Amino acid sequence: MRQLVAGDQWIIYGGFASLLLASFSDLCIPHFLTASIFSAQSGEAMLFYRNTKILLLLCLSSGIFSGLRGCFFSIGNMILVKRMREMVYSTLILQDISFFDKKTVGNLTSRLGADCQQVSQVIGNDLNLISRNILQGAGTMGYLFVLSWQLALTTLGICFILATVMTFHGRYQKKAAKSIQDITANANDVAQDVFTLIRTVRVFGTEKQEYERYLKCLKKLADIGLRQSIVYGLWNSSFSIFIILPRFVSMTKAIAVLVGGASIMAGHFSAEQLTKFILYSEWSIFATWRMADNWSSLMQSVGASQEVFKLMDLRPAKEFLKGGEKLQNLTGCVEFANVSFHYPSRKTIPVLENINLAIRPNEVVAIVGLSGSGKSTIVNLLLNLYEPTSGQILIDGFPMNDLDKKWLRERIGYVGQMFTRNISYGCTRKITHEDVELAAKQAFAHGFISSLPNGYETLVGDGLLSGGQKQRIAIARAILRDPDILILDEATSALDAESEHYVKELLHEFRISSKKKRTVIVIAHRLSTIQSADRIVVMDAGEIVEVGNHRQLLSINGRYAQLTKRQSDTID
Ligand SMILES: Nc1ncnc2c1ncn2[C@@H]1O[C@H](COP(=O)(O)OP(=O)(O)OP(=O)(O)O)[C@@H](O)[C@H]1O
Repeated sequence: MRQLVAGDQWIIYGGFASLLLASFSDLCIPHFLTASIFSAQSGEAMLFYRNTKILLLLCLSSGIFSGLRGCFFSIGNMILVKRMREMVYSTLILQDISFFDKKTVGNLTSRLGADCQQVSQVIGNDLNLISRNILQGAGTMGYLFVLSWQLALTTLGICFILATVMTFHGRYQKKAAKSIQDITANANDVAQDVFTLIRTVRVFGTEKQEYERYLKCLKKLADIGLRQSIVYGLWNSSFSIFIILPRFVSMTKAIAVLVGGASIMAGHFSAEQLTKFILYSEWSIFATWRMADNWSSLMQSVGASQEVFKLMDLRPAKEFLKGGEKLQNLTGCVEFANVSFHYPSRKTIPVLENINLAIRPNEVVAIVGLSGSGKSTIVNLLLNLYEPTSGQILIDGFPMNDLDKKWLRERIGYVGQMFTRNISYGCTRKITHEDVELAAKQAFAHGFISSLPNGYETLVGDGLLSGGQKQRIAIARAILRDPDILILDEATSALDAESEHYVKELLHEFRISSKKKRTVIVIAHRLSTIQSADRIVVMDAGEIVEVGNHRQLLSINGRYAQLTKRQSDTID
C-alpha cells in the first residue's frame, strides 16, 4: 500500500473543502452551475483517490451533464409548446371529423395539458439523466475491470439483477401511466360535462349522482396510485438489498472486502486498489439504480404520451395537403350524383342512399323530412365536413374533390342551428365596422347588440345570448360574407314570429336584389317557413321521396302533404 507523502494533507483538506462547498452550493446555487467543479463526487474523489484520470473524467461528465440539464429543461419546455401546438393543429385540420364524435372536449384538453407535459418531461429530464448515468456506469465498470475482473464480475452481476428488475418495473410503470392518463382524461370529461350542463344538473337535482360519477374516476386513480407505490416500494427494496443504508453498510462492500481481503493476503491486490474498487463499484451500482429510476420515469412518460403522438399522427384533411382548382366565377350550381353515405363512426348504418339532386343557380331549395331523415347530413357533405362513401358532388359541373376546399368554403354562407361567434368570424374579405353594423341591422340584431354593455366589442359566449339572438348573429354573419351558396339549417327556428317574417323577407331580398346569382338551400322543420321555396325536397330515411313546389307536393297528397297536415293539426 502506498504511504502518505508530503502534500497529501492538501488533497485531504481540499477534499473536505470541496464536500462542504458542494453541500452549500447544492442548497443555495442552481446545481448545474456548480456541479462540474464542486460536485460531491469530486470531493469524495479528492479525499480518497487522489487524481485518477478516469475519476476526473467521470466528475467532468457528471458536471457536463448536470450543466446540460438546464439546457435540456429549456428544450423540454420548447418541445412542450411545440407538441401542444402540433396537437391542436393536427386535430383542427384532421380529415375524419367524426373523430370528435368519439372524443370529448374534456378528453382532448386533458391530452393537451397533462400528456404534453409528460412528453416534455421525457426530453427535458429523463433522456438527459439516463444518458448521464449510462456514461457514468459504463466508465466506472470499465475501470473496475481494469482493477480486478473477478471483483468486477460481482458488481456486474448486481447491476444485471437491478437492470432486470428495472425492465419489469419500467414496463409496469408504462402501463400504469397510460391508465392514469386515460382515467384522468375521463375524470376531466365528467367535470367538463357537469360544468357545461350545470343548469340541467340543477333542474334534475342530479348533483349527487354527478359527484359520485366523478368520485368513481378518482377512486380508480387512487387505486392505480396505490399499486404504483407498492411496486415502487418493492423496486426500491430490491435495491436496498444490495446497498443497505447507502454509503455505510453495503453488501457489495462486504463482498468486496471479503474477496478483496483474501486477494490482499495472497499478495495479488493492494489495499489502495481495494479502496478504489469499493468506491467505484458503489458508484456503478448507484448509476444503475439512478438509471433504473429514470427509466421507470421515462416509461411513465412514454405511456402517457402515446395518445399525444396518436393525435399528432392524425391524417390531415385534403385541403391542407393540396390546393385544388379555384373557379373564376361560381354560379352556385350544386349537383348530388348518386351520393350514398354512412358516418365513419357507424359504418353499418347507411344515412344517405343514392341521392340524386341538381340545384340550379339562384334557386331556393328547401329540404324537409322527419327528424333523422338525413337533411343535415346533406349539408355536412356539401360543406365538405365528410366525403360521400360513393357517388360525387359537383359544383358548377366540377367534382367538389377537385376544387380548392378553402376557396369553396369562403363562398358558402352557413347559418347553423346554434353557433355562437362574432359577426365577422371567418370573413376573409376586407370589411369595416360599418359593414358589420349594416349586416346586423339587416338581420335585426343591431337593437340587442347595442344594448349589450360592450356593444359590438362584446365577446360572444354561450351563456350570453338567447337562441333567437344567436340566430340573428348567424344570419348577420352570412349576410356579411356575401356568399354564392347560402345554407340555412334551421336558421329561423328560434325566432319569434315577427322577426322570422322580417328575416325571411330579408333573405328573399338578399337573393333577388343581389347582382350575382345566389343559391339558397334551406332546412326547416316549420313547413310554413319554406312554402315559397322554388323546390321542396322531401326526405325519408336517407332517401329523397318527393320533389316539387308547395302546390305540386300538396296536390300529389304524399309525404309532404301528410307532414303539412300533421303540423297544421298540431297548431289547431
Ligand atoms: N356525427 C354522427 N355520427 C354518427 N351518426 C350520425 C352523426 N350525425 C348524425 N348521425 C345519424 O345520421 C342520421 C341522420 O342525421 P341528420 O342529422 O342528417 O338528420 P336530420 O334529418 O338533419 O335530423 P334533424 O331534423 O333532427 O336535425 C341520424 O340517424 C343520426 O343519428
